[in-house]
Amino acid sequence: MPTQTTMEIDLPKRGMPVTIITGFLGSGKTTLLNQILKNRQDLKVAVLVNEFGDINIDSQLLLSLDEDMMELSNGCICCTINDDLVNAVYRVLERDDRVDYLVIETTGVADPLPIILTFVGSDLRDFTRLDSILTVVDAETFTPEHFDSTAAMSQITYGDIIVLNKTDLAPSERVESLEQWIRETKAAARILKSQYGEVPLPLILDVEQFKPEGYVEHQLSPSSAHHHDHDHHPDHHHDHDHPHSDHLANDGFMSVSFQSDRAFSVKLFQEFLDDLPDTIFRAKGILWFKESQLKHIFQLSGKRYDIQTDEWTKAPTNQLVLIGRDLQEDHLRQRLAQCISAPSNSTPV
Ligand SMILES: Nc1nc2c(ncn2[C@@H]2O[C@H](COP(=O)(O)OP(=O)(O)OP(=O)(O)O)[C@@H](O)[C@H]2O)c(=O)[nH]1
Repeated sequence: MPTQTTMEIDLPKRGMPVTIITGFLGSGKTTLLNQILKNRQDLKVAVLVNEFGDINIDSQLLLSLDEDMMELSNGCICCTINDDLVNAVYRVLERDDRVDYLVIETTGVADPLPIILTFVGSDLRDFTRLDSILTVVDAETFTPEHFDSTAAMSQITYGDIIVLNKTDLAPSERVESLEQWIRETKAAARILKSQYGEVPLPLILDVEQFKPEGYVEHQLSPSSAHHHDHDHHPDHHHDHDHPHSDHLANDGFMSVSFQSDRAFSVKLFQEFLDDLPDTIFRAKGILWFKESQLKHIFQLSGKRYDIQTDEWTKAPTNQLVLIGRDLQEDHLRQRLAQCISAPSNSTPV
């Protein structure tokens, strides 16, 4: 029996299980992550959120998570053996606190392959165990041609678990035919159906659905994953201010962010929504209206939008991210700036 206790060796935790949640814009990834956090019981879950856009909205919408259990990365994690991702995972591994599980939420336009290859092709392989790639699918809007998006197809191709979400919004025949198509496309995947990401955790966490063998071939020729132009671009330094608008890796999608510490007028914002360009596919934000003392959480996905209210826990601001293709950035910003209500002496109700 070892008696030497004076020397403590501080090794990173080994073999930490990792689940990667992927899925197209607005399919319900953050909602599912919230279900995991709500039902995790004693499991110490760390999350790594990779957001598309310059403002971290998702992280503000995550429930019951101690601040120190969250890592953020706004950088692009689409490149193979990506430093941003590797470093963020190491920060989790090196925590003093116990961490049992790591869940990574990718952006809706991320191809999961380079992320998988980062895990199987770097030192992370020795410290983590990829448990599954979980793909959330919006049962109402998903089609196999999904927005001409390579990422959306890749998310199905590499999904070990596919959660057909939003079944409340889709007729049952649609859900069935989609399930059939997924079965034909990805025979080995575990398919689950859900509303608001409600799936039993034992079916999605620590299920050992990821099979690294299939990726060895890619690993031997990492260049096969470098189908994004910017990987080879000498000027590209993963600049966090880079809006990613001309980014092939994002499948032609771009994001426009807007922030202001002045309140919107409800009426003017409603007019903005009524006249929203149909090139905007997704929007999310935390909104402050002159007419209300509550925080408004705004979500738009496809043609649907929804606004929920909550109490402010910090000083009110407006933070909004718009995501789509061919967006006229300046014009959108200008129109949002016009939603700011003119200063008045009236007190909020
Ligand atoms: N009706 C319905 N709405 C849902 C369901 N799941 C999620 N939503 C709503 O869909 C919107 C988008 O959900 P999110 O969880 O933010 O989607 P996401 O995949 O994280 O979005 P991005 O990270 O922007 O790609 C939110 O308004 C959710 O409340 C569901 O099963 N049914």
